Amino acid sequence: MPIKLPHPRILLNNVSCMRNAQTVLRKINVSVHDGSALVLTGANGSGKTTFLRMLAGFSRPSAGEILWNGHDITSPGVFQQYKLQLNWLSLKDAIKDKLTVLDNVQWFEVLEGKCGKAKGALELMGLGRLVNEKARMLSMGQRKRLQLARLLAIDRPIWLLDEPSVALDDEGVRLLEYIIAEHRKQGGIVFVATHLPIEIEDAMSLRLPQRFPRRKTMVDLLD
Ligand SMILES: Nc1ncnc2c1ncn2[C@@H]1O[C@H](COP(=O)(O)OP(=O)(O)OP(=O)(O)O)[C@@H](O)[C@H]1O
Repeated sequence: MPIKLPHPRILLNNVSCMRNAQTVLRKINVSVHDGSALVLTGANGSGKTTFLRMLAGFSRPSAGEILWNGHDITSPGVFQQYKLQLNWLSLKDAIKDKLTVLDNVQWFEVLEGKCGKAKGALELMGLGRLVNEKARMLSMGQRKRLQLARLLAIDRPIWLLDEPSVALDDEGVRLLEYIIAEHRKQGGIVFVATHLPIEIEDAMSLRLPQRFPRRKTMVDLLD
């Protein structure tokens, strides 16, 4: 008897996406199961952030469909439930400088109707000694660690990570790799757009094609 594979948690079925009246993503097909990771790479402007925005529901596919548990995420009833599965990390960190480091995580927990994980998450990310400092005191890498602590505290199953390792030192990158691996062990799904190498075991990878031939730069002209 043939083995019946489970339906993917998320399925991108021939998906295209336009931005500014131009097709940025063209006919993408991806099946994502619980515990999987997809790493998106490609040149500047190739569409990595657009891909994540589309998964987050900020941009709609111009063709094809994105299915979650077999349902189109753009249907209003489905989207309300689907968006509660998502945890988004981007270069805009939404950190409130006047609040303490701890409050910056607990505030998100409160919005989520959760509590109790903020301190442990900050400790894991190496910010334990800074919990009572104002967030404006943090360096760039420490701000990124705070964002990652939020992911852990809020604890939603689907992570959409846009350049998560930017500004992290080597130890920070190892921690990032560790929390991604742990999240996947619990059945979580991780999408990562990155220019920097991140070690993610058995990850699927999608390299988006460059959209335009590279223009001549000043260096070419001097040559
Ligand atoms: N706010 C916007 N409005 C309209 N078009 C946009 C906007 N942001 C980006 N685009 C277009 O979408 C294309 C893809 O951009 P996107 O940010 O997805 O690329 P990326 O692969 O994430 O790039 P990078 O490596 O620079 O972060 C860009 O070429 C740009 O023309």
